[in-house]
Amino acid sequence: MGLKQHIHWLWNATEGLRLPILFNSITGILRVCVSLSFVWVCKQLIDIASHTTDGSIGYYTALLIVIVAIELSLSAWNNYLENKNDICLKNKLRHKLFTNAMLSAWSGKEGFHSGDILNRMEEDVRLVSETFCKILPSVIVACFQLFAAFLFLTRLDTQMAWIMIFIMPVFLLLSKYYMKRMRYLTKDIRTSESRIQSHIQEKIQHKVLIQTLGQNDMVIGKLGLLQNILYGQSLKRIGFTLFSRTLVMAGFATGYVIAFLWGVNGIYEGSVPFGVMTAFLQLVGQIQRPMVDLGGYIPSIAQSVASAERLKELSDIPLEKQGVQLTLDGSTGIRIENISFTYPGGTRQVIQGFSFDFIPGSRTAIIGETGTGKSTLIRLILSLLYPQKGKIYIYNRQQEIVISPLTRCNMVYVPQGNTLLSGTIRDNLLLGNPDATEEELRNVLTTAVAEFVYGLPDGIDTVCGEKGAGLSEGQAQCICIARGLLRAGNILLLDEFSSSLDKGTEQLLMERLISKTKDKTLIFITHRETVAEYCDYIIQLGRKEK
Ligand SMILES: Nc1ncnc2c1ncn2[C@@H]1O[C@H](COP(=O)(O)OP(=O)(O)OP(=O)(O)O)[C@@H](O)[C@H]1O
Repeated sequence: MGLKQHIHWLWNATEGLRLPILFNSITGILRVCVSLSFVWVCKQLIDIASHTTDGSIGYYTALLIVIVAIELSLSAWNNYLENKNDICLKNKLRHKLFTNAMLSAWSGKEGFHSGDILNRMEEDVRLVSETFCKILPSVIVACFQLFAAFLFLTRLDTQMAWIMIFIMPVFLLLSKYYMKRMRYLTKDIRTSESRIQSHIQEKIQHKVLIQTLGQNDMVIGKLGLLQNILYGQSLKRIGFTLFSRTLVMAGFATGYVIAFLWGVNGIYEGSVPFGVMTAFLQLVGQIQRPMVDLGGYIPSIAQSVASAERLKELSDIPLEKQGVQLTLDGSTGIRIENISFTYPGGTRQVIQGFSFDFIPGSRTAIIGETGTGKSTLIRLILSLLYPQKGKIYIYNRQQEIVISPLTRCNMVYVPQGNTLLSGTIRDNLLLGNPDATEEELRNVLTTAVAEFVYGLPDGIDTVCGEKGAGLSEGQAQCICIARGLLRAGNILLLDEFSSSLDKGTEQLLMERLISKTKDKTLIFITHRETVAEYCDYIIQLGRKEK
């Protein structure tokens, strides 16, 4: 993808903030005007002091103080605006990318490692935002400063002004090559940083597993290897930056020395007054400083173009269909008509010409060996995946609709394993229904055989770690079931929901669940006979047994 597209993406991302950024640039321009007035007042003061011109020292001193005060105020205001815009843009970008990630379609597995997403949302967002809110206004101000100082200098000495500005095209020519190279070097570095973050995040998440596998050394060693790669790439970039910067600085130092010697010569010959010499040296600084600043901004701009590329990749993930949810009232069934499904990039058809009618209010167990496609079937019913052939409908007495993400509101899904998040048990339950009352919470916890919650020292407000750390697997699973039950929806999809429970608890759970979900359609994925015994139908994938 070309540079133009990244810049275009960056431009769109700043919608709503362009005016504040422009305002910040205008404040910067005012600051430059004030600092040029400072040069002029200094020149006047020196000329008056050296009797080259007439005037009041008191008047110009007062003017000087006012100018310094204005410059300080503008500088503080500039800084405030810069940081304010930066925070706003960072929040905006992160919010946009997080929304995108949460609403993105799923094709069987995530396209990005969670550590990589985190790294992009933090570091790349920071770089891009800094470039727009701090560097871009500074570039505008630097260009203005360059232009204004050049005009001022031409009034003092046209020839010297042109010599100073001559460095400019050479500088621009060099910067184009520099930008390109820097962009590639930065992209490699950012990829390595993402890898390191993914490695750390995943390994810390599974610390106990790694300890029990006895692979601590291997995991720590891998971090060392990844860091070595990053170290090498960073050194390469530092070397390149230093070399380029030294080259530019050498050019400018030469310019300054030439200007200085020219002034000394003028004073010696009596053709240049002291005031002009001081103003001249200050103006040379005012021309060279923005050039050096511009040179310093190039690495940041190159880095943020590489970052924009990475952020654009995140924001380009296709989204799920959005719109008004389609809720069916009363007992709801699912009709599957001759569906076939292969995972993207897969060669094996996981589901082949499968048909079944889950009639409203029925209970069905889906059984089958490992890897036969039970969870895949549930994902298809949830419209997380789409069959390449055939159709799935949900229906009640009045209507029948083809399923889509918009019909997901009719489903209550309890996934395999422990899916608790960090926070209190209440926080976890409210994910099922944020408006649930205390009584509703108690009811679902009872149905899910999770009354133990009220026996904990902090009851329903007990804080759990990631994945419900602090609870047993079975307890966590019961809370996950309770969370699912809080959700409205007449079709319950329960994937190995009782796998961590003992037989007695499982039986109690099934009895309570069935008595509480009389008109609902229940679909269980299970390896347990106890669960299958409570069902009207058993599907061994592709084969109806009862
Ligand atoms: N994201 C994916 N990409 C490609 N193939 C996949 C993906 N997820 C699952 N599969 C394949 O699809 C097949 C069915 O997987 P699925 O998870 O539906 O099996 P399952 O019957 O639920 O197994 P289990 O009883 O172990 O949970 C497996 O062979 C698996 O390798």
